[in-house]
Amino acid sequence: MVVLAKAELEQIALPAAAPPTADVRAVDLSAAPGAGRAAAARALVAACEEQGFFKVTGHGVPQELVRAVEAAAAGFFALPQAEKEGGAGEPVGYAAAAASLSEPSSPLRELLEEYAAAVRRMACGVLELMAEGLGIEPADALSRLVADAESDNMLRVNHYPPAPRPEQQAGRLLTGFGEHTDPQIISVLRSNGTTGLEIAGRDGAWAAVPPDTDSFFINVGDALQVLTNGRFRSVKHRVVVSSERSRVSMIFFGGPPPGERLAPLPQLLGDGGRSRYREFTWKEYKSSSHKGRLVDNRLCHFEN
Ligand SMILES: O=C(O)CCC(=O)C(=O)O
Ligand SMILES: [Fe+2]
Repeated sequence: MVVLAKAELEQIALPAAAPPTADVRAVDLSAAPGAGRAAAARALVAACEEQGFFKVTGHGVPQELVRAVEAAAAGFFALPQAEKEGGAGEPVGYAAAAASLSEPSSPLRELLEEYAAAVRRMACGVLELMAEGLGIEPADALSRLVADAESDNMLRVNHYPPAPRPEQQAGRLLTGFGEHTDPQIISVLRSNGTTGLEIAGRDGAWAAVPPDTDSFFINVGDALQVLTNGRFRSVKHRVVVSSERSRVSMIFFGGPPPGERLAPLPQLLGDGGRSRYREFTWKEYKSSSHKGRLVDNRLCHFEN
């Protein structure tokens, strides 16, 4: 499924000072089988344990496709409001316009479909490398969850208009994306070269992610935290709008089929290891998370 939405609007206070720059690990997905690939798999696992966040290079998604879909999305957001809403005001997102995008003639729709398919393939590659790094079998133990025809995958395109100049901001709150973790298995994020994304470390301190238009950023989601029995952490992140340029980001969320039962993988429990989470279906998790606020820790309801 492909959904086009604008950001979940939330007012957040302007931070007093710019946070330090995040040290984001890069993992080369094209590393050749053998020592190179084993090293990439180890780097990936270390990044998921430490930060729940990394970026991938050698990903195989054509730059022309990325640029074309980004330009088309920017064009969509530049349309008059009434046209974006398709005549039916939606508080968040452009669901009505998304419905009209389902017309086969919509070039944006076609580009989004092509992009989502390419990014899903790449996400499966990331999950295969991850399974290798974790030493779990079969090779598709994780990737099958987002490769299934029933997988709950989604593409979200966010647009953040430019921030007012600092002297015009006094006493006002800026619109961004409030702090949260992504509920799915992994998210694949790509943005134009605009700043704004921040991640929280284990100590809770925020760090700014430097933009990189050649790589894709990967977030560990809540479902992957569960599958790894907490060895990987779902990364808390937010968007602070501070740039004079508008930010357009495209995020592919890889989620399991609704009926999939999620629990720590037995191979990751170790001898006599205790399961930190009880088993639940993805559908159950989604309905419980819709009840809370964006910032809430939703996993605590499923801890043993
Ligand atoms: O727009 C971004 O860069 C991040 C948005 C985000 O975290 C999300 O859509 O879940
Ligand atoms: Fe997110």
